[in-house]
Amino acid sequence: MPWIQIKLNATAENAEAIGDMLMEETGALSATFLDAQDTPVFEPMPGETRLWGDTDVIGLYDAEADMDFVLNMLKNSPLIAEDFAYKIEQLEDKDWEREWMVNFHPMRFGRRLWICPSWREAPEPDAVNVLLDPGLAFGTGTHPTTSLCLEWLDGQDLTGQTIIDFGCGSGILAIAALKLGAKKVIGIDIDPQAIQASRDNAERNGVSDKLELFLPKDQPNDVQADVVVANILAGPLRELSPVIKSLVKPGGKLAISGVLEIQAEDVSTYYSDELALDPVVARDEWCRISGCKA
Ligand SMILES: C[S@@+](CC[C@H](N)C(=O)[O-])C[C@H]1O[C@@H](n2cnc3c(N)ncnc32)[C@H](O)[C@@H]1O
Repeated sequence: MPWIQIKLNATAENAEAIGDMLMEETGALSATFLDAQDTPVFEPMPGETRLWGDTDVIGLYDAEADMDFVLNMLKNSPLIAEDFAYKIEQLEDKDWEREWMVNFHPMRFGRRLWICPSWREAPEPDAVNVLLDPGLAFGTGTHPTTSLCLEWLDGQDLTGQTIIDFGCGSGILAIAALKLGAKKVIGIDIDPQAIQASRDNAERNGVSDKLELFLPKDQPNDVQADVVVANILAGPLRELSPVIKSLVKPGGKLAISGVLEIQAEDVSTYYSDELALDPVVARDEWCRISGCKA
């Protein structure tokens, strides 16, 4: 069945409201957001600040939709400037829930590591390539917190190490660690869809035998790892700091992200009692806190 899409320019401030309006008032089947680099952007997590730059909003309609009606609604909407630019296109049948994939390209992190959408060719076949389809989970590498963690992992010697990925999402960090030489990774997430996405991605990368996945209620007791990564938010990182610190072996390393730069000092105080912390590394208002346990 063919489809019609309308693409219009928005800003970080009004993109979500326009997306909602397309869905709720004009009958769009989905609304997708692309940033200035045409990279798909995801809904921020609760408590996150929206950091998108100029954004395109794409509304998808079935082929029978009355696009004159849609345009009329848009022209009369207080959200949109009268002379707004738009493009309407007829599309072939595709899996539109996942149309944003078209714009997800291979990305390099650090020296060796590439995250490659599973439906594209790896640009450097001899590099450390992680083939990824995030499915419905968070973690493509496009978010600064994920990229800060990927770069940190790339900078470690993970050969033969055990890793815990606390809040594994798509499994991106867990699988990157395995591809960088880790012996075994335990991935933990509260979201069953994240567990499924991590499992699928591990299979895609031929590392499922080295990745154990758990919901927090099922996670093994008294487990410790050489390296722990936790890209969750400042709130849970504070609240769960005793648990997260206890997961790091003596002499082991920890990297946490999901923390805004302005929260770094406060969040660090929850970890500095047991870890010698490195300088905070920041990107686009987000940061990474890392350190070594005594
Ligand atoms: C920002 S995503 C990170 C995904 C991936 N690790 C990355 O770096 O892109 C955070 C993930 O942590 C999970 N999460 C949030 N709170 C959690 C908790 N208390 N315990 C375990 N997982 C949690 C969420 O479901 C989500 O998949």
